[in-house]
Amino acid sequence: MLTIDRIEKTFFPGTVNERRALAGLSLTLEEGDFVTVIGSNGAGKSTLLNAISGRYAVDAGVIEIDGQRVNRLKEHQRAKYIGRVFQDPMAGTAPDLTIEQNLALAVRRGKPRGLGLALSRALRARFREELTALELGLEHRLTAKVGLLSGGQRQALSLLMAGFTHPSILLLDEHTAALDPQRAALVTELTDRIVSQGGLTTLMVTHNMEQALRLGNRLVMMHEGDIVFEASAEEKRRLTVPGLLAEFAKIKGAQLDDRALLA
Ligand SMILES: Nc1ncnc2c1ncn2[C@@H]1O[C@H](COP(=O)(O)OP(=O)(O)OP(=O)(O)O)[C@@H](O)[C@H]1O
Repeated sequence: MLTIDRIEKTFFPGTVNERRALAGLSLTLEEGDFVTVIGSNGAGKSTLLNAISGRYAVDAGVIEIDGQRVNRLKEHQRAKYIGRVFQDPMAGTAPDLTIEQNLALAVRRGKPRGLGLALSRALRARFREELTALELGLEHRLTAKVGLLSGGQRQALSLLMAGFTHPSILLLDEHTAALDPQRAALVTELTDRIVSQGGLTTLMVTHNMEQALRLGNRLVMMHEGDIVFEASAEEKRRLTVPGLLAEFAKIKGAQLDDRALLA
């Protein structure tokens, strides 16, 4: 569960470069909620994820994960609660390590060090099983270096790794945006599967409105550092992409960039 209460973040305050990225935003995710986040460029979507993960400290407001206030925890201290998949397929995995070594690191995340990368037979069997479910043939390539995989394969692996330890919150930051349409569709489908199978509490930023409507049980739209529109599970089922664009058009002067519509 995630509770965000009136968080604020301004970059370079008091200078000509001042940017108010989060303007008193509040949002609560119940256990198992899957919320998709859309909004114009510069709306503050990435800053929101960075504030939750601890990459940036907020100037005001409270962030609680599973009822614990995490404001003062550094990014590495929050890592045990949070799984994250970035837009860049290179960001979530270690290219010089093998598939099984990457998976071993994910399993041991947040646990005491000292186990090295040694793999038990049982663990290897589990990896094979999990990889088989991805249907990418990676179960036959456990000892291949991750740097050799395609972007889509790496994103699939990153998702699997992020879900492994059942994080309290999974953050997906435009994680299909850098992939070609076919790979993006595959990773979207995998996201749906991994999140629903694990019952993971998830916040997903996307520029693709069709994806934002199809995945998850709630949707929020951001503009100028705050949430300007919210759809509950029931409302979301009724919403269409044109309907969503119309909602956005109601916000004066705003233009929603929907890369999906342009594709
Ligand atoms: N590290 C930073 N330093 C200074 N300004 C920043 C920084 N990160 C974000 N900003 C500013 O904060 C505002 C919100 O940016 P953010 O990246 O969160 O938006 P976004 O909704 O993710 O946009 P996009 O859809 O273009 O990725 C913007 O005005 C941006 O220029």
